[in-house]
Amino acid sequence: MVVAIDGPAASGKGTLSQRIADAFGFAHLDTGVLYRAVGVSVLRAGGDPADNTAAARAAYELHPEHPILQEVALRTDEAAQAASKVAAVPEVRAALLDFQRRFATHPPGGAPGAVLDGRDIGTVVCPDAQAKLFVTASVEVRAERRLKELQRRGIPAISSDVLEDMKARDARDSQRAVAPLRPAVDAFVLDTSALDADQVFSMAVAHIGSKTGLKPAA
Ligand SMILES: Nc1ncnc2c1ncn2[C@@H]1O[C@H](COP(=O)(O)OP(=O)(O)OP(=O)(O)O)[C@@H](O)[C@H]1O
Ligand SMILES: Nc1ccn([C@@H]2O[C@H](COP(=O)(O)O)[C@@H](O)[C@H]2O)c(=O)n1
Repeated sequence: MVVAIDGPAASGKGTLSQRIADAFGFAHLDTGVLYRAVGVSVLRAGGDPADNTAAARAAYELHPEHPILQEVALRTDEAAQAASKVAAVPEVRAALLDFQRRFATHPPGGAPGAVLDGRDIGTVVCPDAQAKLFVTASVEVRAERRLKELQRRGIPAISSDVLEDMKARDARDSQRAVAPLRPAVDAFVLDTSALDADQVFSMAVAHIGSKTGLKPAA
């Protein structure tokens, strides 16, 4: 059983995916972490994330037990911007495909299903997923959510910079030639601009139930 959850930055797809995974006893893979790890690896090697050769090399070196995948450094805006540059390189996407598909078909810990969140899960990575959601919100709402998150974590940030960075990342992610950010034709599009996380969770559970017949445990 695979649940695919896609959407732009700070739309709430990671929060939703973890809750869905917990509720159904599924394993969760935040695929953005893989692209962030590749971007950070390139930066650390002194390279340019937009350089195809450097990005592809870093992607082929990544494996599920690589320690970089656990680093908090992946959560920075610098890592996010580098991720969206390496993500436009076709060889990088190809190198990360097996990793993601293997997680979907063989969820760790013998879990009965997997939730993958990203940009192209429903369109490219798992086109046969039993349930697909595309979680979105206006760019202003998403920037506000990210700003509050940064403030909560004690990271100084300027509202206008967060908004501009998000617009730049949205543009790169949706305009790239390979696997651009867009809803799968059979995805349930959930605009969360005016919904809190509990409302989003309830709507997602109802959609997954309608597609699979599954109900969350307890
Ligand atoms: N429905 C919601 N209403 C308000 N805030 C939300 C909602 N969903 C998530 N959030 C908050 O918004 C922020 C971004 O959420 P989250 O990290 O889940 O987004 P994301 O789409 O996974 O982002 P990214 O792609 O950058 O990893 C978090 O601080 C989260 O707590
Ligand atoms: N399936 C995916 C997942 C992510 N990306 C790229 O990585 C960047 C960071 O992702 P977050 O989910 O952690 O924000 C994102 O901006 C994309 O460029 C991707 O291409 N495909």
